[in-house]
Order: sequence, then structure tokens, then C-alpha cells
Amino acid sequence: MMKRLKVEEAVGHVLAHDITEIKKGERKGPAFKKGYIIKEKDVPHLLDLGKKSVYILENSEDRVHENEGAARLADLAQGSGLKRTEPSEGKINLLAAHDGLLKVESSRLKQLNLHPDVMMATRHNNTPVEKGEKLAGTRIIPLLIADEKLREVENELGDKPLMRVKHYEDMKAAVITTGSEVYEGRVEDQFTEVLEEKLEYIGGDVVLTDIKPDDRQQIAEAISSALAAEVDLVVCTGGMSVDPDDVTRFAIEDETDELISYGAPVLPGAMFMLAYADNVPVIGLPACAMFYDVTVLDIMLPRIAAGEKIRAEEIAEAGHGGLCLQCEICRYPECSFGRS
Ligand SMILES: Nc1nc2c(c(=O)[nH]1)N[C@H]1C(S)=C(S)[C@@H](COP(=O)(O)OP(=O)(O)OC[C@H]3O[C@@H](n4cnc5c(N)ncnc54)[C@H](O)[C@@H]3O)O[C@H]1N2
Ligand code: MOO
Repeated sequence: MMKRLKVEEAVGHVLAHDITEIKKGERKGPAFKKGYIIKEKDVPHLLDLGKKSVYILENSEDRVHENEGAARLADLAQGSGLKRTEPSEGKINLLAAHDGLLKVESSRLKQLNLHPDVMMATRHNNTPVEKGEKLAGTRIIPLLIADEKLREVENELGDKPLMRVKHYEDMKAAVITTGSEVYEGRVEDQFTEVLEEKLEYIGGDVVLTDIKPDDRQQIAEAISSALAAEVDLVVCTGGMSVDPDDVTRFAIEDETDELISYGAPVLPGAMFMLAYADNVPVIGLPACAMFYDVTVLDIMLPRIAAGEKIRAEEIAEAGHGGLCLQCEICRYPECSFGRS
């Protein structure tokens, strides 16, 4: 159990919790850590921190201290690809152990947070994250919690962790540039380099490129050869909208067996198309993806690279959060874009 003692009387006792010191613009952190044995020389410092009394620790079996409470909550969330910090001021942070796609089971997270006296705050599901980034923080709200209460949370949440970071698969992609103006050399291809960059970010490679005019059959043949070369992903660029010579989508239909969607509730990216040929994703990418830094591709590609098959329902859900504000300084993925 805990006992409250005047600081002068607390000398020689074990501190029950971290004591925070905040100096504006200078420092925020624990001046004293839980478990610290208070010494005579600490008394003035504690008084400077506004502590006339402190909680000291006495042994008890049915109560769990904030640091252990945080560790038990972290256990519920920490799946593969996450690591944790030591508790500080009663809180544990979960970090990305490697680059990848963050998965958070938001309905189970809510279940946890419906319990009084515990909290867990996370980043959004399906966020592409980089090694070392902070993904979640968790703690109990009071200093001590009944072991039974924590056990209730643990029983309800079960063994399956709430969070994990999926590795990106080493994707080999084919890029088929379409457009008679590019094919005839009137315009230099500027799309392929955009895709090379985006694939590099998720650990993939463009291994095959082709340029075709706005001709359904020629584009279809290029898709067919890319699939025969056993790439993991085919991306066709351009010719995705409404002009009479925008035929890319018909060529994609010709060569795939499962159309997920032509059109996506995402701006930029309304004319996005996703289909599968024998489970290999074939994307039709509108020319806006060449112009804007962040588009529908940045929402879909990390998921595809993490080995997920995207369903039509999920594309429909992308409408909520599907509007990019094109901020002067882009902070994607730290913004509302793509966070449905
Ligand atoms: N009347 C309408 N106009 C447009 C619509 C619409 O629904 N109704 N949709 C708009 C949307 S949304 C988009 S996005 C754009 C682009 O659509 P496309 O994918 O069909 O693009 P293209 O027509 O093929 O090309 C547009 C533009 O981009 C240049 N381009 C294309 N590919 C390359 C490349 N590899 N390298 C360099 N430049 C490229 C092309 O030359 C054109 O200038 O359509 C809106 N319009
Ligand atoms: O496919 Mo287009 O702008 O929606 O950007």
C-alpha cells in the first residue's frame, strides 16, 4: 500500500511514483523516479517542486503500481514490429521497430479505453510508419489500480495484440506509361520516376517499364507481358479519365479477372482503378498522381506493399479522410488525409 508522509518524514522511504519537474523552455522530466529512496538532501528540492507531502510505498499484493500497470497495458497492445520504452512518469510508449504499415484494431482499442482508470492513445490504423517513430502511449490513470480491475481488461482483450507493424514485401513492379503524346516523344515521360520514388519508400523496385500509345490492345499486351514476367504489381499511368482516347481502364479490364473499383472517393485520385489478375494487383493511375506529391497512391500503395488485398468496401471507406488539403508544408501521413 501507499502512505502519505510529509517530505521531512519521508527521508529513508521508497518513493511511490515519479515526480515531474517542468521548467518552461528548459526541461520536462522526472526529477525523482519511482523506487528512489528519499534522502535528507532531497528535501529542499522536493519543496521547490511544490511537494509538501509525498506518497511512499508499502507492500501490497492486490494493488498494482502505475509503472507495472503501464507495462501490463503495453503487453495488450505490443504485437510484432513494435518495441517499448521504459516507463517514465507512469507512462510507456510503443515505437516502431522497423519501417512498415501500422495496424491498429480500433474497435478493440475503444473496448480497452471504455474501462475506467486505463488509457491508450495510438496513431491511426493503416499509417505508413518509419523505424523509431512513436506509435502509442499507455498508462493507468490513478497511481495504483486494483489488480482485479486490470485483469478484467486483460481478460476482455485476450491474447491478440491490438497493434502491429507489418513489413513491406519486397515488391517488383512494372510501370506501363500510356499516352500517345509520350509514346510519340512529344512529351517526355515524367511519371515513371514518380513511381520509382514511391516504390523505393516502401522497399520495392520498378523492374520493368514500357510506353504505349492510347491503344487498348497495345496496352493490354503490355500488361499481359508484365504479368508473364511475374511482377508483384503492375501500374498503368495516364489515360484514366473521360476523353475518347482514355482507354487504359478497358485494357486493364481485359487483362484482369477481378475488378475492385474504377473510381475512388479520394482527391487527388478520383480516377484511380484497382483490379487483380490472379491476385496480382493491377493499378490504373490518373495523371494527377504525377503532378501532386500526395495522392490516392500514397494511401493504397503501403497497404498493397504490406501484402493486403484491398476490398471495394475499403475503397468506399477512404472517402472519409479522402480529401487532401494540399497544405503549403505537407506533413503526410501526419494529417487527416487517408485516415478513415
Ligand atoms: N472533362 C473532364 N476532364 C478531366 C476529368 C474529367 O472527369 N472530366 N478528370 C480529370 C482528372 S480527375 C484527372 S486526374 C486528369 C488526368 O486524367 P488522365 O489520367 O486521363 O490523364 P491524361 O489525359 O492521360 O493526361 C493528362 C495530362 O498529363 C500528361 N501526362 C500523362 N502521362 C504523362 C507522362 N507519363 N509523362 C508526362 N506527362 C504525362 C498528359 O500529357 C496531359 O497533359 O484529367 C482530368 N480531366
Ligand atoms: O483522378 Mo483526378 O484529380 O481526381 O485527380
